[in-house]
Amino acid sequence: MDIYLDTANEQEIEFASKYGFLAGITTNPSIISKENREFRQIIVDISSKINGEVWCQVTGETAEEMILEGREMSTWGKDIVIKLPMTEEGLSAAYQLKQEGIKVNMTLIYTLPQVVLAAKAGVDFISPYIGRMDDHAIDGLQFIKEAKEIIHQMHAETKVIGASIRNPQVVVDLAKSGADAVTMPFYIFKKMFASDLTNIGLKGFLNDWKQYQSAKKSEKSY
Ligand SMILES: O=C(CO)[C@@H](O)[C@H](O)[C@H](O)[C@H](O)COP(=O)(O)O
Repeated sequence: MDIYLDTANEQEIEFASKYGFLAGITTNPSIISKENREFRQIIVDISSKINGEVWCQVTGETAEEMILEGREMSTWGKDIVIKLPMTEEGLSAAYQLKQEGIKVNMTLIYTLPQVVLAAKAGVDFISPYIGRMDDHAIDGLQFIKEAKEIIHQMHAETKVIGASIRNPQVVVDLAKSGADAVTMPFYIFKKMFASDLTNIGLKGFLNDWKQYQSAKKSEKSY
């Protein structure tokens, strides 16, 4: 399962990039607006620093507007994925951008009929919003499994990326359920490391080692 970071924050991206496994960075208009910098410059900067995809979301409302934005954004870095809303206009823009060789993601996926259409249109990725589904009593993980099954049966190559992640256990469940990828906010990435037992265990090892070293030192001084 590929791992993406859902942020446009430079410090967060720098921290998570140290581990070498990030497939890329995903953004959306809410994430970009937190940075208080010019959109294009944010994407150009991220793209020059990471080795992976950078996902940019269009904000136009018609297919024509989305196509123009997507074309322009695709020149902002070496591996840009254009995010389009899963609407009639969005899917039509996705089809056109795909024809031009631009990678596309359908975002805001909430229903299985949407999955069928996106897979049929041959988009590269779809993003079901797990956390927001769960908020509305839709079983997000079950949705991912069914989306994968549909794509498999349709012989499509669309990848399923779990988005709107609210806790580390969902990341584990996504990995088990065969999701192709997950995108998580930085606070979840940090939480993935956390274990009191690891910290207590490590403290114990280091204390024992210190005691052993000082016992050896005092043996030598006799
Ligand atoms: O790339 C994507 C999805 O295509 C993500 O950036 C996606 O927009 C985000 O995961 C969600 O919007 C975050 O959702 P939430 O945590 O605000 O519920």
